[in-house]
Amino acid sequence: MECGLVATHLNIQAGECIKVKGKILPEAKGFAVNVGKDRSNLVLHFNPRFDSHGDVNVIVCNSMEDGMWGTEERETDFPFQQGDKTEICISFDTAELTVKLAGDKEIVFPNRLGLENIEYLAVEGDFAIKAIKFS
Ligand SMILES: CCCO[C@@H]1O[C@H](CO)[C@@H](O[C@@H]2O[C@H](CO)[C@H](O)[C@H](OCc3cn(Cc4ccccc4)nn3)[C@H]2O)[C@H](O)[C@H]1NC(C)=O
Repeated sequence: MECGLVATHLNIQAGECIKVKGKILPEAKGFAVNVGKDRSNLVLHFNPRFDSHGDVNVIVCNSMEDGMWGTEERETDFPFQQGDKTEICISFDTAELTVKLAGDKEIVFPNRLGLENIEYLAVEGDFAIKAIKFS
C-alpha cells in the first residue's frame, strides 16, 4: 500500500492551524489525516470513508494511545466528493480539536491525549496532496 506524507518534529502549538489541501482521487475508498505525538499516539485520526470498512460516506474520527485505538466518533454529514479538491484545517487546544471543512462545516473532537503540541502529521489513502500549511 502506497504511503502518503509523513512529517515529524513539527512542534505545532495550541492555537495554530494545520491546513491540508489536495484532491480526492476519483475512485477514492477513503483517506486519513493523522495528527499527534507520533504514529502510535494520535490525538486525531480523521478518516473520511467513501466506501470502506463497511462504511459509506461517513467520517470516522478516533484517537490512538500507545498503539491502541480509542472509541470512534462518526459523522454522517459528509462534505466530500470523489474527484474533488478539498481543504481541511485542524486547530486545537488542550481540550479539543476543531476540523474546519468545506461549506463552513466543523467537526469538534476531544483532545483525549491532552497534547499541548503536535509533532506528527500523516496523510494516507486516496488523496493527492497539493499543499500543507502551518499557520
Ligand atoms: C463492529 C466491530 C468491528 O468494528 C470495526 O473495527 C475496525 C477495526 O478496528 C474499524 O476499522 C479501523 O478503524 C480505525 C479508526 O477507529 C482506523 O480507521 C483503522 O484503519 C487504520 C488504517 C489507516 N490506514 C491507511 C489508510 C487510511 C485511509 C485509506 C487508505 C489507507 N490503513 N489502516 C480501521 O481499520 C472499524 O471502523 C470498526 N467499525 C465500526 C462500525 O465500529
